[in-house]
Amino acid sequence: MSASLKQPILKNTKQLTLALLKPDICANAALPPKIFEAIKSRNLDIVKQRQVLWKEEDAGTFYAEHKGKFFYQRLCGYMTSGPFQALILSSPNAIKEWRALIGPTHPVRARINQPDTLRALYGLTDTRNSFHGSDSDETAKNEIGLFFPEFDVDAWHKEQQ
Ligand SMILES: Nc1ncnc2c1ncn2[C@@H]1O[C@H](COP(=O)(O)OP(=O)(O)OP(=O)(O)O)[C@@H](O)[C@H]1O
Repeated sequence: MSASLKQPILKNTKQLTLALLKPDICANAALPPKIFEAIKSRNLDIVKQRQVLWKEEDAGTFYAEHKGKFFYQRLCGYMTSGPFQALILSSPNAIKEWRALIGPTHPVRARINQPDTLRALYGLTDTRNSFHGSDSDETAKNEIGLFFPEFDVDAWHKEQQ
């Protein structure tokens, strides 16, 4: 048998990302089903899903890099204003796919430049922009660990092979 035939056959490699449907989306019962439909249509699989209610210190941990910025208090107030949904999404290019689906950080810019994105459709203000998505594999792993401490990212990847 040639060396190449001895290689294990790997299934399509999948990527994980952490997605948040922020409190404004979850406060309106009509909206989450529309978001789940959009997720499905983009061929993103929901691996895990959890409702979260943050205290001030949880928001402070997640958004530590923004401490001191003019919108920091507003951001923490928003993210502690009610329950929201955390999702682990997977697809071959999940990070890029989900960020493309939600669109630019600022909803007004999204409405002008990318009107079909979720932030263009549902985002309220620069702060109340309705969604979050990890921006790299390393960030995704850290963020998944924050919301789903029982979920082993490395073991999940091994299972996919
Ligand atoms: N200029 C701003 N004015 C008001 N709020 C802001 C501003 N920039 C960012 N935010 C808020 O802080 C969050 C985190 O900012 P960040 O720069 O990490 O944006 P992002 O990566 O597009 O958003 P997220 O991390 O939520 O996906 C934004 O999602 C938004 O809620």
